[in-house]
Order: sequence, then C-alpha cells, then structure tokens
Amino acid sequence: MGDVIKSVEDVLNNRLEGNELSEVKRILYGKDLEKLDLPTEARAEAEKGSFELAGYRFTALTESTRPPRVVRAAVIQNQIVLPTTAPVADQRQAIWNRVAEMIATAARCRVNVICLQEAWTMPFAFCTREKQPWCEFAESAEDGPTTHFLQDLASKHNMVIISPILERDEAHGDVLWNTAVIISNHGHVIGKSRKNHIPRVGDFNESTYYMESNLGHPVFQTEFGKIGVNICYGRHMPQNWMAYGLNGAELVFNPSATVGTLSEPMWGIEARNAAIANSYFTFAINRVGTETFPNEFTSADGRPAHRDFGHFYGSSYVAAPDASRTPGLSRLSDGLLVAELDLNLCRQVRDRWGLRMNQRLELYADTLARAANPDFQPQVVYDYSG
Ligand SMILES: NC(=O)NCCC(=O)O
Repeated sequence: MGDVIKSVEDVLNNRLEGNELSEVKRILYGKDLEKLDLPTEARAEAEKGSFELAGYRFTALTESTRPPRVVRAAVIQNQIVLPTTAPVADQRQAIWNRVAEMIATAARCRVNVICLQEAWTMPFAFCTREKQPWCEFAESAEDGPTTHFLQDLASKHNMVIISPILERDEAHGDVLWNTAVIISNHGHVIGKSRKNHIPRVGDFNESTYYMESNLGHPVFQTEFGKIGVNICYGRHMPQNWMAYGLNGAELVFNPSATVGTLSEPMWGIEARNAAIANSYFTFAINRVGTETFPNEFTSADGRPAHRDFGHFYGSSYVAAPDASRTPGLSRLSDGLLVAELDLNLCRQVRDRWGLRMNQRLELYADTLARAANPDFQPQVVYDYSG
C-alpha cells in the first residue's frame, strides 16, 4: 500500500501525449517548466548513488531598474540508511554520509541554498511514544555534532544549508524542540526557527516529545535571499505561512515527514497555495520510505498493533508565486530537486495580482483579536423568518 506508483507525473507522462499532455500540465502545473541542463558528472553521481536528480528553471521578466536575482535552491528527500535497531550514533553517521554525498552533487549543480527534510538525522520515531533511544538524537542547534558537520560542508560548497533537527536546549533544562538551523554559506549559524504547530493526529505523537516554538516567524537574510522555515504540520495553517511573508520571506521551506494514508491529497495543494497567497517561493520536502521500529505500537484506531508508521511518500516539489510548480520527486526513492529561480518574480507577481496590497491586514487584525478573546461571539446573522 502507498508504494505502488512512482509519481502522478509518471502516470500522466506514460498515459497522455501531445497536446493533451501539455494542456493537462498547463492546467495542473501552471506551465511546463524548462528542465535544467545539469552537469553530466552530477547525473553520474546520482545514478551511482541511486537517487533521483531533477532540475527546473523558473524565470521572471527582465527589469531595467533591477538586475535579475537568480539563485539555485534545492531540497533533499531521503530514506533512513540503517535499521532503527542500530546504535544511535551509527544511524546518524550513516544518514550524514548519505546526505553529504547528495549535498556534494547539489554543489556540482551550483546550488546556493539547500534544505533537508524534517528531523533529517533520525528515523521519525515519534509514533512509538517511547523516549529512549530516540531522545538521544536530540542535540544543540548552535553547537551540536550535526551543525558542526554541516558547517564544514556549507563553507566548502559556498552553500546555505537548512538543517531541521531534534533540538536539545541545554540552557533551558534540556527542553526538546523541533528546530531548523540556518547555516550560512560561510559556515556560520545565522539562527534557528522552531516548529510552531505540533500535530495531534494519527501516529504523529510529537507533542509527547517537544513544545510549540517560542521564536515566532523569523526570516533570515542570506546572500541568496530571505528565508523562512515553516516546519511540517505548520503547512496546514495559512496564517503561519502568512507570518513568514509579513516578515519579508522570499523562499519558505517546509521540511516535512508525512504519510500517504493521512495527507497525500493535501500535499500538492498547501505549499503551492502558500506560494500564490504570499507571493514567494515555497519548497515542500517530505521524507521517503517505510521505517520499522523494534516495538509494536497502536494507533488508537482499533487496528492491530504494528511496527511501522506507513509509507512516507516523498513527492517533494517547488512552487512559485505565479502558480507554477515543478513536478514532484519520486514517491519511492531518495532524490535531489534543484530549482533555478529569479527572486524578482516575487515582486512582479505582487504588482500583477496585488494580493499583498489587497491583504486588508487591519480587517483581520481586528477579527483575529476578537476571535482570540475568551468572550468571543461568532458573528452569525440568523434567519428568523421561518
Ligand atoms: N511531521 C508532522 O508534523 N506531520 C504531521 C502530519 C502532516 O502534517 O501531514
């Protein structure tokens, strides 16, 4: 179940042709984006490493008063490497090695900014509700071994790296957080962003492990654009996406871990809608594969106890403010998706559609302030005529 088709695009490409195929792509994907001509060496590395490599170009109009601001931004989706029964340090090291290989290929493709998947150094073990050994994966955002590991890669490859980890906040009594660390292309930690909304659905028992962010909606000014990170479940909250936009984000990454039975019909819609509504680029990143745990757990839904979470369906993609999007990566295998984009498109779409200009923040500030008040009464007008 959940692992039958490689991708929706694969099915469309195999079943449709000619004008029918291009019309379906125009309607579903905005336009048929030009494929990037990625280096032969990068393609060879991807083939040798058994991961998918895809690249697309989003263009913008040429302006006479501003130079183009073209950057290459990429995402990685990957399976865990060792079984979940292996020692924690070995599991993490094996994932580091795998992802470092994929980051090196990204560097060959001249990627400037890359984001990894949610809690990328570990299996998504929160379904188990067990604390050990999974809490051992937690580490300092500023000074932990994963951050040090990536700082070297970031400066070596001149690449901003966004590293979503399980954070251990030692200064605050070992509190755990779900955190994305933003490492500059010179290898400095610029800052961190924490997950604002914690799922309480299905086997996503994450509220057992960590708290909602206390950091708001930070946006990080990098050499390659202003970056926000909306972690996984936060993508269901339009106001969460909006707040990164209010703070000026041009690129918003959504590192995720989600399974087909729960969320696949929502996946292609949410990050894409956010790109349209907020006039910025979004990057939806999902892990891939099926992870099996040593002890059985139940899902509180009457099904028998089981040892796996279900299939993480990958399908990572990039969406643009003009409603175009890339095809998704595979539902089944590791992948690196590269998008070349001109950040000038954000302003061009704002000027054309006026969605930010017409946002009416003052109207919603008032509605939200009232709705958040314990005395709130919904504004409903009743029909008493019958
Ligand atoms: N990791 C996470 O927040 N998953 C929740 C499920 C979903 O949002 O699809």
